[in-house]
Amino acid sequence: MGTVVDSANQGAGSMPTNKKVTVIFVLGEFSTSTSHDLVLEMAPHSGPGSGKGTQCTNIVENFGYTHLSAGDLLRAEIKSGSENGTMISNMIKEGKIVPSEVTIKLLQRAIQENGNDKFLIDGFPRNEENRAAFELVTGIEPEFVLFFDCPEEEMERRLLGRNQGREDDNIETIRKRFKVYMESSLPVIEYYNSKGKVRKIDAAKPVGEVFEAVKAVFAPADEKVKYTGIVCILVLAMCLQQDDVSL
Ligand SMILES: Nc1ncnc2c1ncn2[C@@H]1O[C@H](COP(=O)(O)OP(=O)(O)O)[C@@H](O)[C@H]1O
Ligand SMILES: Nc1ccn([C@@H]2O[C@H](COP(=O)(O)OP(=O)(O)O)[C@@H](O)[C@H]2O)c(=O)n1
Ligand SMILES: [Mg+2]
Repeated sequence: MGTVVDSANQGAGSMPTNKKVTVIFVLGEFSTSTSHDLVLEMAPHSGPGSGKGTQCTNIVENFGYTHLSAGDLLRAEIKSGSENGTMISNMIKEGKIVPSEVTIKLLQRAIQENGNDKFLIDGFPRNEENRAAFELVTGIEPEFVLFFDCPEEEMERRLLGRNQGREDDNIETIRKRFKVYMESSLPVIEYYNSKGKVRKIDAAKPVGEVFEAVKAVFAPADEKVKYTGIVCILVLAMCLQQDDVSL
């Protein structure tokens, strides 16, 4: 849970808009250069093309979250003709991570403008700067991190067959993106793993099977809310009954 403060609304005379939100980060990247158990276990695998976007669509339909893809927001920013457009476009073509302040501003605005209070943030945080700056600016800690684990050859095959006209889905940029993930994302995964927040999913299977594993992660949280509600109603009913008896 966390509260987003809309910095655009903090000018003289206007009240900041505070919004309590639940956030789940959706990632799929890691490195080989560590002795950490979790990361060693994932060592032969890597990140883009692991099916983050595909599974986020399923989660939205089944669990009522809003999907915010950092990559989609950055691509929309390029299309909008923003002053940052050329810089973002060049970074994406090179597979590099766009400065956090740009991406966080886009995420914050998307959260503020949306009526929902449950968000899947896909492809973010992609490095330690992303992670630390988001926490500092928004005060939001994710409920957990959904981590899609897929062999690198499979991801490469998927990206090359994605056919969305993306300028970074070519073999040269894909290799650069894999390298950037290996170098930049490990501390983020380690950080959340040390907090017990990583939920790892085997993403090499067909879409439907991957979603079965995703459901198992989300369903218990839903059940807990339902169960707590039922217990509250029962306790209330018992209290009311006791009041009736004593009258
Ligand atoms: N489990 C899967 N099996 C086979 N292809 C998949 C699977 N999940 C996604 N894809 C396909 O792989 C490509 C990349 O998926 P996408 O969801 O865009 O990944 P990401 O957001 O992690 O880069 C898309 O063309 C998608 O249709
Ligand atoms: N937090 C982020 C997310 C994406 N990006 C940029 O956007 C590109 C595409 O990200 P994406 O999440 O859409 O890519 P996929 O993992 O879905 O293939 C990345 O390679 C980065 O160049 C970024 O700079 N910072
Ligand atoms: Mg994606």
